[in-house]
Amino acid sequence: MADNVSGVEIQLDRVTKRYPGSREPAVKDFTMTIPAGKIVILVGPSGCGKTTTMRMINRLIEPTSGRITIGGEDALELDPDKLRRKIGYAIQQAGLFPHFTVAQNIGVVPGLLRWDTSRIRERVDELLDLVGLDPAQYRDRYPRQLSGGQQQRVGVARALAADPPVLLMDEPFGAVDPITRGNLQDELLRLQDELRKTIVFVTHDFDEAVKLGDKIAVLGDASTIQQYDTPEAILANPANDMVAGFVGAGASLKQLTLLRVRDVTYSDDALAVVAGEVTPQALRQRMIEEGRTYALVLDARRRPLRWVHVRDLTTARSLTDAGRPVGDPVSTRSTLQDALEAILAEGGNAVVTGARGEYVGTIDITTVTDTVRQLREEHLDSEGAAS
Ligand SMILES: Nc1ncnc2c1ncn2[C@@H]1O[C@H](COP(=O)(O)OP(=O)(O)OP(=O)(O)O)[C@@H](O)[C@H]1O
Repeated sequence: MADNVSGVEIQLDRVTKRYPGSREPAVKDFTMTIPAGKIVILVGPSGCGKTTTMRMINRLIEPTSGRITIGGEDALELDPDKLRRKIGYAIQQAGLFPHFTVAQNIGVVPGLLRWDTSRIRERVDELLDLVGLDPAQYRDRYPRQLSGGQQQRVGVARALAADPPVLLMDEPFGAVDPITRGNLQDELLRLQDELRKTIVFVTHDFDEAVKLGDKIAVLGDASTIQQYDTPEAILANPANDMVAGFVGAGASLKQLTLLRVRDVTYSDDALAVVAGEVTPQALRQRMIEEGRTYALVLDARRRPLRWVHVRDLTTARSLTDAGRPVGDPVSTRSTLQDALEAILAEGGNAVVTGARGEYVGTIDITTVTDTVRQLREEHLDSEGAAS
């Protein structure tokens, strides 16, 4: 276990919520251990009790019965305001105060904790930076002057403000377009690599659950736990028909979101040359000698620029405008699903780049299909072993 975990374990023991006037409980006998420093996703159909379950953890909703401990402390014994300062909370559409600036929104909890002004100011800037917003540009704006994705980022920054060990996130990326949503998910994973909080995350998007969760709890009516396991295990062996329905078609495609480009063997034997270091004629000669049809042209910092076909070089004067531009590259941290999309968009090899955007290799459709085949075989083997 990594020693930089800042999160704490949460335990819910036979927690029940019965709303006044309702005959059936909204959450019934819910028992779960949420491990320290992990992301646990609650996923399930609308109205099954996800939000109620989550909001009992910070006591925005009081349980009717049961016990909740956070880092060993009895949450129901603590003063609710004190409890909530230790638990960050981010919700759909960010829930920012419209008449507060970005800085004032992020500074709410530190203000309640009576941090001095300069410490709050520093923390605000640090957090804006952390969530990818330039402090100078954004700290004095009002929420209405931000895009939906930027508002969500500020919402996450606000939840992290007082460095709480626990974060509750209720469909925090539900209201943004799919591309922004993908970016926000990537950023959350990047942040979590560093922060190691305990995060409880509600969504009804199973793909989001697979991408983000260390563990996923698939919930049915009244928050009954249908399956609570790693994404890999749920995709490979759904516990019952309800879970299978949630996993849906294309389970092998979804498994591609579990693997990163760095986990598979991609090729690094493309002919890659730096634009200023070789003439088109010399490159053409070399390609003919090596029997290569394509070469990849890089800029001075070894970032991919263009693909050139040997034919393009007969008349080309410069490598910076020969051939065609390289499409969106994938990084070694991208999921195989992202890689597949890039390969399809390129109509061939997608270029793989490292941390500074430099060329490190290429990936093609065969690598992806081989991986899917391998995953399927491993799954069949483990089923065979189990029966
Ligand atoms: N304040 C309330 N009073 C009475 N019933 C409520 C209240 N809040 C929620 N409920 C009921 O409790 C059940 C669970 O609601 P909850 O919001 O926890 O579900 P959910 O899984 O988060 O749903 P969704 O995905 O649609 O947000 C629902 O049947 C809902 O109608």
